[in-house]
Amino acid sequence: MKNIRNFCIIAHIDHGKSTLADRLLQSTNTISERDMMDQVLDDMDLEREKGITIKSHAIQINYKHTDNQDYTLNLIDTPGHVDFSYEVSRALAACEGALLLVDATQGIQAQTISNLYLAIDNDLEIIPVINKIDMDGAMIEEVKDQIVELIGCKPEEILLASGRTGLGVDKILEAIVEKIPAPKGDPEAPLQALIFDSVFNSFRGIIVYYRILNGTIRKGDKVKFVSTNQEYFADEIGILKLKMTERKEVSAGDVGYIITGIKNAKEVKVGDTITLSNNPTPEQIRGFEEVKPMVFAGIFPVETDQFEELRDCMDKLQLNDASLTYELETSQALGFGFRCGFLGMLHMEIIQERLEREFNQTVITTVPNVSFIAYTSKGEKVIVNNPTEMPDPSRIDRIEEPFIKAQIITKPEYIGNIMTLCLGKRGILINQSYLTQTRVELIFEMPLTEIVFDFYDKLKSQTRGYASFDYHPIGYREADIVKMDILLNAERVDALSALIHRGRANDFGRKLCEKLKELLPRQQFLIAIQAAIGAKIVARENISAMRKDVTAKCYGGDISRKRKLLEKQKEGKKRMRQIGAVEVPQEAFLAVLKLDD
Ligand SMILES: Nc1nc2c(ncn2[C@@H]2O[C@H](COP(=O)(O)OP(=O)(O)OP(=O)(O)O)[C@@H](O)[C@H]2O)c(=O)[nH]1
Repeated sequence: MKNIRNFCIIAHIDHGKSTLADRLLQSTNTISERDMMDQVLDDMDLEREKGITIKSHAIQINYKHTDNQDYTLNLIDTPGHVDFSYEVSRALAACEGALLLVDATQGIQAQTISNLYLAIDNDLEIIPVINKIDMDGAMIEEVKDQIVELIGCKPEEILLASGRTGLGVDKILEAIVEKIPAPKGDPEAPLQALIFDSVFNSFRGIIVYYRILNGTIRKGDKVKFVSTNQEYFADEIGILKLKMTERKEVSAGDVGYIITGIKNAKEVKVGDTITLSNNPTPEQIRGFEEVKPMVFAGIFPVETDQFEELRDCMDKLQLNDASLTYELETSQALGFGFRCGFLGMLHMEIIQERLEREFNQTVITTVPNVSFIAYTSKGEKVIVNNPTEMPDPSRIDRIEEPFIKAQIITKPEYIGNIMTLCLGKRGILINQSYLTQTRVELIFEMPLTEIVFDFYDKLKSQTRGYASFDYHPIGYREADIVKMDILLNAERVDALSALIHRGRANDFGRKLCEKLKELLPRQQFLIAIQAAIGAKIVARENISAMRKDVTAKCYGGDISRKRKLLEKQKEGKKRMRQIGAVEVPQEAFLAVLKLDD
């Protein structure tokens, strides 16, 4: 065990984690030149395309150190986006050390800091690395100062590297062996293995990745997952080279995989402890949490008769993404669909894209909202994941909404803009501190619902991209939330309802009506668009009548041409939804996301 090192790389998004990981694999010949594709660890198509790591993976590296001994280095790759921070934290818990990677042109960013805190929480040895030093804009000295300030190390302890050229990779490997402690643990003790990830394989079922803290797991053992209390047989176990490599046993200190024939990702919870049925560990590994979805939205098939097909796809998608939740939803406007829960907005985008790409489903996604809690005057507690679930205002005693702690790192010249933006979103400034002269950290407490819509985009445009952002939920607080309905020719469109803070409701209603006026095609009769809170109309727009005759161009008697045009029009209409007499195009259901100021 003394020659094992378990480590991960933590960094802000795009600071070059995957590229550096590739270099580590290449320089240790873990992977041959021929197999080398850029970013081998990002093996989902979508990951590669978006250039982000969505799920963490692990890989074993064999390395001969300058002391001439052979070492086994287990590299655990972690996702870089805030939506997946729980996964990061569990991957970190499986390591003894972390490379803290900072882009030399960017310096310390929000997720550098939040990931660092997660690593410190897990007692990891930190090896600071400045990456991308090959780039023209590299500010090595300045970034060194920032790192020294942040973690209190000596400047000479900071390694310099370039994932692009491979510069500094040798020094990193040496530091991993010399600085990161070998794992502790007793191979003879009752089994205690931490699940830090799982993947779905259509032939083998769910493959679970774990790090063994204590004990030994052998092929054929009967194992138990502590939090679900389910038992399985270890059909196959092994370690993770570039491919899975089967072994008879895996012991304390090591990282490995287990296949038990589990078909549903829900049975496998990241952070859970695996133990042996006949000799269970008395303690679960600390830090296990059920991940809760933060953002909810409806997903509906474009054609109502494609509902069954969509259900099938959702089932399959959930098999390999346990953090996706969904339940049946019926909407008068959109028919049968699902109310889905996501970890955050990026997660929602990923699910939508996977449905379209991997499953060939065209879907309508409705306005996302957070999960509110309504307390009725009778003392009942109602979880509201959908505007239609909000009890009638006359029955409500109070409503609570989720709050987050937001951390923003920026340049001093943008403080003003950020303050205006965050205070306008009901943020409360908690702290402002200078990390260095050119870098300031702002901490706000804010309602999550204000982040859901367009916060990222606004933050970016207000700071010309010089701001990084991270957040963590900090519980629920009382809020004055109202339900805003949209009526088209006096008919309520349930899929367009939104839950919104009362102070912003009128303004929001007016803008939404204006936006819908742009998005709805003119029809042969007048359309009234109204926004209402309860029975009170707060805004109205009209779309005047027009007669659209697509065959008008075809004077003369060419009937087949006329028919073709009518066919074409019918195709276009498929993406439309009939609300009463009004036809509503798909974009309109997401109009809320496109409101300008
Ligand atoms: N010039 C230069 N570019 C680099 C270097 N390392 C990474 N890059 C580029 O920076 C971009 C981001 O690199 P990635 O390795 O995908 O970053 P990441 O941190 O893994 O990103 P996430 O997985 O999304 O967190 C890519 O375009 C890389 O080609 C480097 O050392 N020098």
